[in-house]
This record gives sequence, structure tokens and C-alpha cells, in this order.
Amino acid sequence: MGTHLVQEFCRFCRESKRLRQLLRDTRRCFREINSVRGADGKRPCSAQLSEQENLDIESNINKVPCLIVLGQTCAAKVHVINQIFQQVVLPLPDDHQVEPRWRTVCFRYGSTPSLSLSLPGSYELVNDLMLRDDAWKTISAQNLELRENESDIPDLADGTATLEVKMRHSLLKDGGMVAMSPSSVEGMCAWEDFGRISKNRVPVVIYAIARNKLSEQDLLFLRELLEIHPDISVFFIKVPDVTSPRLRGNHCHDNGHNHDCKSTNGVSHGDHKTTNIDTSTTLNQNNVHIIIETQTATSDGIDENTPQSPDTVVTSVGMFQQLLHVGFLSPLPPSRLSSSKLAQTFTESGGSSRASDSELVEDFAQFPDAVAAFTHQVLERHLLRVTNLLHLVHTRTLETFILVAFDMSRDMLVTPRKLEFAREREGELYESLMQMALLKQDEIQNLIATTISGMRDELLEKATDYEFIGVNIPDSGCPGSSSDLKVCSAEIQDLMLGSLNRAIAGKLLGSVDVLRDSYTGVLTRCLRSLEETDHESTEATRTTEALKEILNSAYQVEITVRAGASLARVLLEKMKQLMHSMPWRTSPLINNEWKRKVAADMLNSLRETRLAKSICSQIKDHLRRSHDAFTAALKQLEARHCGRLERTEEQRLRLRKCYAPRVARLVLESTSLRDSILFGMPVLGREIGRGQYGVVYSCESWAGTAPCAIKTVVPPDDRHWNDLALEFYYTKNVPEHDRIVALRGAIIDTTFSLASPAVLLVMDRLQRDLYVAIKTGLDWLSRLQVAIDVVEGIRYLHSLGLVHRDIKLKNVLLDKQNRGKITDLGFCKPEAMMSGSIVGTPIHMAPELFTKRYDSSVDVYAFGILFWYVCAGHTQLPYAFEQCQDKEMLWTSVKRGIRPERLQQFQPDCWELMNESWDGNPSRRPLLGDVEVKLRAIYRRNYDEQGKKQCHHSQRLSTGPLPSETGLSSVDMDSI
Ligand SMILES: Nc1ncnc2c1ncn2[C@@H]1O[C@H](COP(=O)(O)OP(=O)(O)OP(=O)(O)O)[C@@H](O)[C@H]1O
Repeated sequence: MGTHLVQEFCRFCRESKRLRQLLRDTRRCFREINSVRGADGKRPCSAQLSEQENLDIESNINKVPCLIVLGQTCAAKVHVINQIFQQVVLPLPDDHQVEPRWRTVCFRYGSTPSLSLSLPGSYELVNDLMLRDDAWKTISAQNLELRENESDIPDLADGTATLEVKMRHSLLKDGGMVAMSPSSVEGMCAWEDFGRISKNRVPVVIYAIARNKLSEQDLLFLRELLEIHPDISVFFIKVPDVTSPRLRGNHCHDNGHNHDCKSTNGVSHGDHKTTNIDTSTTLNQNNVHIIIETQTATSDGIDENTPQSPDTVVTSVGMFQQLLHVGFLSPLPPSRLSSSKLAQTFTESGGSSRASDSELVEDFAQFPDAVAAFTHQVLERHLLRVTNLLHLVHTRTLETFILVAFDMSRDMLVTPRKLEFAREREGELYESLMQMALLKQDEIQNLIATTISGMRDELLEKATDYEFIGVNIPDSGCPGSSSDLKVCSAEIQDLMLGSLNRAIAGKLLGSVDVLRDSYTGVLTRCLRSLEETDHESTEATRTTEALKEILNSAYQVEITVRAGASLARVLLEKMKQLMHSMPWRTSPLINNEWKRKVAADMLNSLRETRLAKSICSQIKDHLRRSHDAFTAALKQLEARHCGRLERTEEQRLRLRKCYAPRVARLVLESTSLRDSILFGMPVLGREIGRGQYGVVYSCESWAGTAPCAIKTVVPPDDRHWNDLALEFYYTKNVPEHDRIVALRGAIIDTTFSLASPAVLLVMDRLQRDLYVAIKTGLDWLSRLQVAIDVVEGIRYLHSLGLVHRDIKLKNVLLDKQNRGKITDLGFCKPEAMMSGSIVGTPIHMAPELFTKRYDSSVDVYAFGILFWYVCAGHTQLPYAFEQCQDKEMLWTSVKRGIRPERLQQFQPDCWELMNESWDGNPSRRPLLGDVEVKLRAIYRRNYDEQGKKQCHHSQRLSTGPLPSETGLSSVDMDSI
């Protein structure tokens, strides 16, 4: 067992080391990304761990494993400790009737064995030097015992002191530790030192059960343990009664330095006899499955064929129930989960620890294997937790980067269009308002005339009833002075103008208000969004302000007030003339008649044409000024956006080509670490294919997938590494789909080649690729079905915003039913992350790929070429392509419009479909949804025709075929 545990501890240390390295790489990468500043002094993107993540990772990444043995009795714990070390390091207590009082014991690594007593906090008690000098193989009981309290005064120092044991054992290397709890004292349940010992360690807790039942004291202890450490898992092991004189002799053979240990029930290592374990599953009252191992030991110590007392079963069930009640065991069978299940649970829980995975093992013979497996599980879960924390940081950062890149792409695409839109709309608005100002003159004139005539009686009435405010007129009606007369006239004027102004303004507004929302709403929103991204624009330079001014020119009350003011001016002049021309100018009586007369004369003398002209020219002046201000503001805004977009493009390139791939590599590394912890290395089988970038091997199974294919890629340098990592990320995140070959995982294999580590991409294994299938004579209908499958697959990728960029025969794999799936999403990228790289396989590459500006329609082009092969039914190059001596010549021809030739067997709609698909103008290529519909129609027609032919053929067969017709069916079936 020692070796098993040592292996687990070593593995843990190895993986922890990788994790620490990954954390260092993460920090370095983030530091470098954060140190970059844009021209504006700002960080283009930031990558960081949150405070909580930092804390979580820091506090977990340096932990070392530690086995902590708790138990009902000293003897049981000693037995477990000796089994763990495979040597008798601790003596069995002398008298099993009286439970000895032993202190905490901690075993650590030391090149020379030594003993010491120390207090919590590492203060060594030096008053008992005997302990250190004592040469020992088995530590004497004297050193373990808590001193009897002679004076009735508790010796606290002695009571809490720990026996520190240093010894040379592989388990204790690299900081590993084994600890044994002190004897439980009546009334004191919790073991305070548990927290101290397990601090900065990953505790693997074993509880040695010596009796058939847990006492109240035991249950209290366990309850408290669970309360303080709710995530804890405990391995409960039933230890045989080692203090029984009958078994005592067999406890452990001390054979010198390396003591061999044999468990008392006969389970052995090396040459020891084995126990036959009869495992039976019993159902208790609660329908809970528990496993009860009944022993029929064949070794010394337990009589052969000892009948199992029914009490044993009852006890097991009782113990199970007790632990179930405390909360350690769950009603489900022990959760030694399969790797894939563990991965699933782990991912679902977001990496947090799961509910208790404690176990109860009744048969001590199972201890070595079971405790090693339990240790594996506890340590693995800890590693996974930390790995997942890091992985989440990596993926979150990468996702943010991709989203930022998307936003940047959209910004660069949309901003110039928005500016153009704003310019055009404002131009239209300005023109139409100017036009309206011209046209409106007559309208306004009419408006004024109708308003005046319509309101005439009302206004005169109002004037008659008017009570002066600024002057006191005696009942006789004689004004005190000429200035009183002026004030009276002015008040009547104001009354008239005020009422007219409001009425005219109201009508003007009403006539043009309809335009406001429908015409200007979109424009205002567009300008506002442009200004939101432009942090330099101030209130004064805002285009929205300028636009508001334009709109005010025509609609706002401000204008009408101003128009009113000018109207007032005009009217004032009018009144002056009026006053001079009045016959009763010298001393009129200011009575109702006078008021009515003044108002009537004023209304009569108002010239609508002049008023209307004045209002319109005001509107036009205002419009012109506002339009100029708008154009200037828009120009400034455009200039600022231009500079900003240049910086954005730089940042986007840096994001796409540098930051995202670097973070993707971290994602790949944490994924690989997680997968290798969970599933181990895949075992490579025979070679099944070779591509430009690596060899593909078969693999029986990995991570619950069987069979798999493993593509090995050895990236030559950092750039390739990072790019591959980014591609892996996209591919891995494509949700499962029937028409896409699933990528199951990626493992970095540092032992693959001497030169550089390899990435092993694990995917589902299929039967063959479409190239081989066509070459070996796949029939026409199956080929058509595969073409439909390919279109479905591409459509799915496009729906996720991904472009495949390498659709070709060899990247379509066929399953047992000859259904197609797209693979090799190596060049697959979201459009926002494409940097215009020229990628793909020469004959399938659309001409616009060379302009470096292309979109998802390159996949439609590639499908067109693939469909040519599907319809041709062979894999020879099209004649036109065959004539090209190299790929440059091929591309020149393709750019000139040269395409594969029409073959005799092509059905007209198939030929039409390929021609549409490989159109040189991407915007004329069909939508894949339409392609699929057409392909399905072609398939249906061919299927029906084939059915008819077969029917006809079988009818002929029944009557005997004509000699000339035999053998034609396969050619016939294959003809297109
Ligand atoms: N999942 C798989 N199942 C079965 N065979 C596969 C699988 N993946 C690849 N192959 C086989 O391995 C061959 C090589 O695949 P690989 O993806 O490395 O290269 P390729 O697609 O042919 O070319 P390139 O390297 O240019 O992409 C394929 O042609 C196919 O026959």
C-alpha cells in the first residue's frame, strides 16, 4: 500500500508544480498585456484575477498532502498508521481494556530519525531531551503517553504538546505529512489541532473504527468535525481487534529497517495470503444500498469457514445508519465516480467541492487499495478545484477579448456608416426645411390672415374688457398725461400681439410637428450614439446640439417667440404711425370705445405679407446658420472618430494576433492539465492518416469516448502554439452537433518528441473521409446525402458566427451509415477574429480570399468545388485546374474566372448549383439555406427515380433480363 500512497502523493506534487508554473505564466502574460498603453494613454484591454480568485488560488496552490488518522481507539489508529508506513512505527497499546491517553503524533520527513515534543506554534519543549536521544524503530509508548496528572493541576503544555516524529519515508517527502489524533478525552470532543495540522495542507482523513458501534462521544466528535469542516470527506475503515491476544502476534513483523506489515485479518502484501471477499449487496429499510463484505479469511488469525454472524450484517447496517445520520455518508452508493462522471460533476459544480464523498469500508483487507483510491480522489479533487479556478480565469479573459474584438469590429464597420447616414439625413432635413420655409410664406400669410379674421371679434371683445395694469385712468376716461396714453396704447398692443402670437405659433407648430419624430428621431439617436463613443465632444461641439438648433429653426417655441418679438416690433412701428394719424390724438377719452377702436385699427393695419416674409426669412437665416454649425460639428466628430478607429484597428490587430492567442494558450494549458488529471494520457494506437500539420492516430478510448482519433500537432514556435490554442478554443466551444466531428479534449504531451511538446487533439473516430469514400465508389445517393450533411454542418457553424475556411473532401468524415460530418476546424474562426489571413486548400479557395477581405461566403465557394467532386463521382482534378503548374497559376486562373468544367453526367440543377456557389462575386453566391432546399429536392427526385428503376429492374428480373441490360444498373445508379 505504501507505494500506492507514495505514487498518489508524488503525482499530486508533480501536478501542483505544473499548476504553479501555469499560475506564474498567467501572471506574466497578464502583466505584459496590462503594461501596454494605447496612444490615448489608456489600456486597450485588461486581464486580471479578481481579489477573491487571487486569494483562492494562492491559498490552495501551495498545499501539500497530509494523511490524518482519527479513530475510536488508540489501537485502531496505531494499526492504520503502521499499515500506512508498512512498518511498526507505533507500538500497540499494552492493555486493550484500559484505553491509554496518547498525544497527537505528527510524522514528517527527516534524513535521520528523531523525536521531539512541540507545542502548537512550533515551540519545542526542551525539558525532555531523552526523547531525541532515544534511538527507536518503534516509538516507545512512554513517548506517546500524556503524563498522569499527579498534582491534579492540568499540565496544559504537556497536554497540548505534539510528538514530532522525523523519519525517512517517501510518503513524507516534499512536505507530505502523516498525523494521528490524540486520545479522546471524556467531555472534550473536537480535536483543536485538526485545523492547525490541516492548514495549508490537503487533508486525507481516515477514521479507524474499532467497535461495532460509534459511541456518543465518537458521534459528537464527528458531528463537530463536520460542522467545522463541512467539505471534509472521511474514509471510515473498520479495523480488526488488534489487541486481541490471538491476533497480537500477527500485528506486524518487525524485520529490521523496512518492516513488513500484515493485516490481522490475513490481507497481505507480497507473499501473504489473500482474503476471499464475498461482496453482497443488501437493501436496508430505507432502500439504501450498502456493500457489506463478509470475510472467509484463509489466513492465520481468523478461522477458516467462520460463519458470519447475522450480527455482523446488522452492525454494518447500524454503523452505516449512524454515519448517515451524522451526515458523512449519503444514501447513494460510495461515489467513487468514473472519470467522465467526475469531470461532468466537476464542471457542473463550477469546480467547487461536492457533497461528502466519505466512504465506509468494512473489510480491512480492502484498506490498501481503497485508501489509495480515496486519497487519489481527495487529492484529485483539490487539484481540479485549483485548475478549474485558473481555467475559469483564462476562459473569462479570452471570452472578454473575443467580445471586445467583436465590439471593435462592429464599431469600425458601423461608425463610418453612421457618420454617412447622419450627413445624408441632415442634408435632406435641411433641404426640406428650407423648401418649407419658402413654401410656408404663403401658408404663414394665410395663417396670419385667417387667425386675425377668425379671432377678430374675440380680440376686440378682449380689448374692450381690458383693465389697464400700469396706469390709473379716472372714471372720466381722461388720461393724466401723454405718457399715460402711451402706456395704455402699449398695453392694448401687447394684449393683441400676445394673443395673436400664441395662436399663430400654435398653428405653425401643429402643421410641422408631424415631421419631428418620424424624420428626426433616428437621426438624433444615431448622432447621440456617435457622441457617446467620442469622449472629446463637449456640449458646444455636439452635433446633436447643432441638429437641435436646426429643428428649433422651424418648430421650437423659441422661434415663434422671436417671430413674435419681430412681429411686435413691426406692430409697434405700425402703432406709432397709427397714433400720429388718429384724429383724437390730442386728448382722447380712454374708454371702452377707445380701447376697441385702437385694437380694431391695429388689426386692420396689420400687413400679413410682410409679417409672413419676416417670419420666413428669420427661419431661413436660422436654418442656414444651424446647418453650417452642424456641418462643422459633424466634420470635427468625423475627424475624431477617424483617429479613434485607427487606434481601434491597431488594438484589434493586437488583440487578434497577440493577446487572444496568448491567453488561448493558457486556456489550452489549463484544459490539458485538467484533462490529464481527470483522464490521464491517451494511448496512441495505429496511424490512420496524415495531414499537413500532423499525424492522426487511433485510440481505443479516452475520457469516456470510444473509439477516438488523435491528431498530433507539434507547433514549431510560440506563434504557432498560440494560434493552435486559439483554434482549439473555438473548436472546443462548438456545441455538439450531428454534422460536426466533436473535439473531446486536448492534452499537451511533453514526452512526444525531443524537440518540442505536442498537442494531442482528441476527437471522435469515424470510418473514412469523403475523398477515400468517393475514390472507392460511394454511390450517388449517398454522395448527395453527404453533400446535404456538409451544407447542414456549414450552416451550423455560420449560425455560431464561425467561418470554416477549409471545406474540402478530406475534411468531411463519414460514419458507419455514410453520413457526413465536418472536421478539422483548424482554420475556423469567428468573423471578428479573422485577420484576413490567406488560408485554405488551393483549389477550394475563393478568389476574394486574396484580397484579405472576405466573409463566410468563402465556405459557399468551397462547397461549390466539393459538390463538383460529389457530382463527378471521382477524385481527379477538374481539367482546368490540372493544367495549372503551381498554385500561383491556379489562383491567377481562378481570379480570371476559370472554374471546373461541366461533366457529361451532371444534372442541370446540380451544375447550376455549383455555378452559383462558386460565383466570383461573393454577394451573388446563394444562401446556404437555399442550397440545402435545392439539394434536398435533387435528392428526392433522384431517390424516386432510382426507386422506379429498381422496381422496373426487379420486374424485368422476374421475367428474365435482357442480356444487354445486365450490369448497367450500377452505372445507371451512379449516373448523375
Ligand atoms: N476523427 C477522425 N476519424 C477518422 N479518421 C480521421 C479523423 N481525423 C482525421 N482522420 C484521417 O486522417 C487524415 C488526416 O487528417 P488531417 O486532419 O491531419 O489532415 P487533412 O485534413 O487531410 O489535411 P490538412 O492537414 O491539410 O488539414 C484525414 O484525411 C482522415 O482520413
